[in-house]
Amino acid sequence: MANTKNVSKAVVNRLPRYYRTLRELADQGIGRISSKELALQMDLTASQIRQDLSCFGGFGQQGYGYSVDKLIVELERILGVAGSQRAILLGVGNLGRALLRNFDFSYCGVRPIAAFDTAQTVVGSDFRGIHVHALQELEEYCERERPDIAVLCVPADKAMDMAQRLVKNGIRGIWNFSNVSMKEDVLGVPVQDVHFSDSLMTLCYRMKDTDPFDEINEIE
Ligand SMILES: NC(=O)c1ccc[n+]([C@@H]2O[C@H](COP(=O)([O-])OP(=O)(O)OC[C@H]3O[C@@H](n4cnc5c(N)ncnc54)[C@H](O)[C@@H]3O)[C@@H](O)[C@H]2O)c1
Repeated sequence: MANTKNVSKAVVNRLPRYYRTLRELADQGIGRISSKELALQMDLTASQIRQDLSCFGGFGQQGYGYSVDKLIVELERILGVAGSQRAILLGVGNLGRALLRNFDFSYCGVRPIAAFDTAQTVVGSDFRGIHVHALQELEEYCERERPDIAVLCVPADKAMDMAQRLVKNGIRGIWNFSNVSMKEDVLGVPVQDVHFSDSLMTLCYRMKDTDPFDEINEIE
């Protein structure tokens, strides 16, 4: 297998999009695709795709393209979503509830197994079968169930303490929604910060120079 240690962050960031596109192709019953066709679907170039996938060993055949199903399996292995990672969620407020109720964790090979909160109003309730425990139960629960991932939806001022406590309890990765940037070298585990605002601001930036009235004036 290719050495993947030096694969650039840009390539790694593109992998989920490859995976998503391939799953959509599989859903449409497409079994094989050339790098040229895949490039069209993804708004990339064929050579970019060949270059990206060659970091992990290639997987295509000259003149034959990629087997969609095989590439999905390879990407699941590369992304580490093939096995079932077990997740706990901290902070069952507006955002935590929305995730528990609506987000398809299984698409990423992740299985939520429990949630924790400090508020008596929510402790003891269930969301799509996920039980909300009192935060005091965290240590004992982690020792017994050994969850891999923590989904952090607590208020910003609680986030860093919670992250450190989770790592002490064996959590190996944090999906951090708390609007506080976390340093991986301080925590010692991978952290993925999620900011909806980044995505919305990027949209606003890209719309900045496209005033629809300009086009209308040009037509008139
Ligand atoms: N990343 C994003 O794009 C994004 C979007 C919305 C909200 N947020 C952030 O997500 C967090 C949650 O937002 P919300 O609207 O759900 O807030 P909320 O107040 O509705 O929910 C917070 C929940 O955390 C619980 N809590 C407090 N301290 C805790 C602790 N130590 N351990 C476990 N639970 C604890 C509270 O009891 C409450 O149920 C905030 O930090 C907010 O800024 C981020």
